[in-house]
Amino acid sequence: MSIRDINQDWINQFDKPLIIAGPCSAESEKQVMEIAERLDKDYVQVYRAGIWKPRTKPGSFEGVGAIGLNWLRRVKEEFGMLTATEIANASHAKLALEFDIDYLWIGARSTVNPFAMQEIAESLRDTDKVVLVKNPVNPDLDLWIGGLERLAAQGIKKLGVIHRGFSSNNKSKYRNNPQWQIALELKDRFPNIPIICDPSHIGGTRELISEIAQQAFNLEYNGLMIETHCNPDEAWSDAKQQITPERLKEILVDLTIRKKNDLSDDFSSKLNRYRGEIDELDNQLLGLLASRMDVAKKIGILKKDHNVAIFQPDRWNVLKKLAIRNGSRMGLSEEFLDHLLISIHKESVDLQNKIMDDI
Ligand SMILES: O=C(O)C(=O)C[C@]1(C(=O)O)C=C[C@@H](O)C=C1
Repeated sequence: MSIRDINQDWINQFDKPLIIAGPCSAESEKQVMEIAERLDKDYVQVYRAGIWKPRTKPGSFEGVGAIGLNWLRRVKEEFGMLTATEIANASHAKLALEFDIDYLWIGARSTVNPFAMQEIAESLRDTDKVVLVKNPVNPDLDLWIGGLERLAAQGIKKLGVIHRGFSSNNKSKYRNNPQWQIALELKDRFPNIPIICDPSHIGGTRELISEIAQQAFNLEYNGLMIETHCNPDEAWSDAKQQITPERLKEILVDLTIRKKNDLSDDFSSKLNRYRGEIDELDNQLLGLLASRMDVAKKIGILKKDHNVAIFQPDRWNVLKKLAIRNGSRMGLSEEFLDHLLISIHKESVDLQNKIMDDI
């Protein structure tokens, strides 16, 4: 079986977005049951709790272990919720299956490791449980897809992904940079794979959860996984990013769920008009870019004739600074301008390189 054969039936059975909520870590039976009781079952279908916790440093709380599986079983029996937990090796997988956990997710630190993924995939062979693969910690789409391929190859059909953001050294307001374009590329290449957003790990702070959740729905994600705790500040792990079950409900009620399309005449006629404008502008842009490259070629010939180096850092820096200043005034973001200019400059340098190579 390949990942193109995965179908969405397991998620389509819900007539609304899938919401997975519960504590980052199961801490005690009482804590697990109290959170389950306080979650509104009209909004939350799946109860999550980490019982094996991969932590950055030794000595941190690493989860209660297998005993927590009994608590999840009680949640299922007493509240009728589906249950979910993270597995990171074959023995976790075996135990989770034994305890009839419905959704198993593979964490970002396991997705990066092909050996771990292979071991987990083999231990879940032919399972009819839902298996969700979190993105790897580093922004590597192929590694993410590779993990899914290993699972699909073992006959696991109910697959999905969780987008939890990517580690980065760059300062940003996020704990893990969302880099939405990576998840969107996955969605584009494999539209059949359900995608769930994890605003708790992307944001790293409870204040960002509603904003990130809304962005995910703006991009037509299939669901959310949000860490929820009765006393978030006292949580044994990820305290800053957890919210109470009541706050979760407020956030969910306020979210706008976007539909795929709108068939009304008003929408489609306006959309067609704007798309026509975009087509026209794109044509002009391409024409301008082609003209710019023609000039770069002329400079290339000139440099070749006079034996001058292609890369001119001073000119490039001035040009970039100027364009970013002018572009920002026109309302374009610095990040976009930066990417655009780097890509234009690269093409220009490549063309000049070809000219230099021509004898
Ligand atoms: O100004 C030049 O020397 C160019 O060749 C043009 C150009 C550009 O595309 O803007 C390309 C390469 C240089 O590094 C600097 C600028």
